[in-house]
Amino acid sequence: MELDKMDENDWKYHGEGNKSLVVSHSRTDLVYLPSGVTVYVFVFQTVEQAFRQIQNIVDFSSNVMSSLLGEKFVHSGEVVKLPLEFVRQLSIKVQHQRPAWRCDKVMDIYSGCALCLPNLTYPVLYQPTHTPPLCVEIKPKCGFLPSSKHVSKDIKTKVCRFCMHQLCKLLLTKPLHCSVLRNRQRMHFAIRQLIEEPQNNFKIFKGGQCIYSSKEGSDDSLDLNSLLHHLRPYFLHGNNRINSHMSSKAVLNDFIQVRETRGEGRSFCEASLFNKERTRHGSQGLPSDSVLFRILQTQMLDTQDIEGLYPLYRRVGQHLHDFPKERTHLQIDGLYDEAFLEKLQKCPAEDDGSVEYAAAKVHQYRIAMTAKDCSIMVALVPSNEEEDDDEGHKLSNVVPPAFSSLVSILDLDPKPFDSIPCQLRLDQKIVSFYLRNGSALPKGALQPLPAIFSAPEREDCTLLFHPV
Ligand SMILES: O=P(O)(O)O[C@@H]1[C@@H](OP(=O)(O)O)[C@H](OP(=O)(O)O)[C@H](O)[C@H](OP(=O)(O)O)[C@H]1OP(=O)(O)O
Ligand SMILES: Nc1ncnc2c1ncn2[C@@H]1O[C@H](COP(=O)(O)OP(=O)(O)OP(=O)(O)O)[C@@H](O)[C@H]1O
Repeated sequence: MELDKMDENDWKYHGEGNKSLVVSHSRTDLVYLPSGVTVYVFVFQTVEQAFRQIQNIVDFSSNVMSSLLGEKFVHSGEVVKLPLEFVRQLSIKVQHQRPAWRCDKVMDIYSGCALCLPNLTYPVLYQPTHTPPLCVEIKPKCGFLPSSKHVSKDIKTKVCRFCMHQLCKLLLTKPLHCSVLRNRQRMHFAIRQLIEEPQNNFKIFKGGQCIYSSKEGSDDSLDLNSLLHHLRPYFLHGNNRINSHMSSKAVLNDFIQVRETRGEGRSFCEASLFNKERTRHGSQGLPSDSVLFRILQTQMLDTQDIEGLYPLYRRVGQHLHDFPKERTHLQIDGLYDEAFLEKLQKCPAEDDGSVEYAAAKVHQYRIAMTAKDCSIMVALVPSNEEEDDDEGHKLSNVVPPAFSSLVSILDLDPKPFDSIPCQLRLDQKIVSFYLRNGSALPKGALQPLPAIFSAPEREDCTLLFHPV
């Protein structure tokens, strides 16, 4: 990327999260572009601080998360310093495309520091002459229930945080709030909808463009029919098992097949509508080299639960209060170098009362938090149509794979040390809210899904990707 020749007209709004806004180069067909996406962190600070903060994200991703999740899935990127005029013009250009509910955050137009990443929706193996690649993005969230002895509320060992949090979000923050609460039937319907839609943060891209977003609700997020219109052509050629009369559900089902699996020896969420189905069909272990296995293993570094972790956080906090300079030695805000991970791996299994033990446990928890909040991108590149038509295939009756896939993990930034008290408060709020309002769940929430949602179309919220 030639930084001195950056022109905002070449870049377009791509998406955003809680902390960053992402733009992509408008000519995504230029697969030789060294970078497709730039991320801006929304924090006003000095240039040095901004640079350090983004460098921390790169280091954490490349030295910590990449080792735990697998190098092949992680693209850490690099920090770049952009011309300020380019950033200012860009912020004006993208403002109207941003979802209104994110606009309380403003883009950092003063530091010029940004994270430069490859555009993972548009893999380099794609040949521009072919059908544009599809890409699915999901946020798997936490895949296990806590079994720590520190857990004080039994409900946490039965219902996962995601399901409890969904109820909380629905009843506290959605605009339908009042009427939903007033009308029991409507509330049941809304809650069922939420539970039946486990993939919050679900996006689909075609040729690098977002064509469906379950969350953003912006103009770019087209409705399901429009999505089907985009997807149908991908399943209509070069493959005998699919015909032009496919139902909409079958198109979607063929596009992404979702299966429930459960970690060995771990209990699972009772609020999941899929449990009975899963029990009926038996569970299937995650392959140990799969992206989901790696993510689940990393999430399980949270061995104590926030309730067990908080006293350790307090121990570190007290130590830092007495010896502020120790912050650097304990690597509270980085550096996230290789030694950081080694230290954590050498952490004793039992608490020896030391601040080092407490700090290591806090860091492990922070890593687990990152793994609970990451997203998975699965880019699907249609195979060459000419190869599909090859006479040899016809004779041997072997259908070549319709897509090659590239799986990546994104959003691997470190969660701040100081966010731990907020995590505890949030956990308490979610649990007590669920205990007070969980009875509002429709009885059917714990029952198998109605036929329209039942297996094999929808089996559960833990995922396995199958070659299509
Ligand atoms: O707390 P959660 O589970 O709602 O997760 C938050 C995410 O919400 P969602 O995935 O939509 O439920 C939230 O995502 P959104 O902004 O809702 O898209 C952030 O990822 C947030 O992380 P951070 O505080 O920005 O580092 C996430 O917060 P933490 O991972 O720091 O808890
Ligand atoms: N390298 C990439 N290639 C393609 N799209 C990307 C890339 N990085 C981010 N995106 C898109 O931008 C969105 C926001 O990015 P990201 O999740 O990293 O932001 P965030 O502010 O850290 O999010 P969160 O709210 O989860 O903390 C993603 O959901 C994804 O759709």
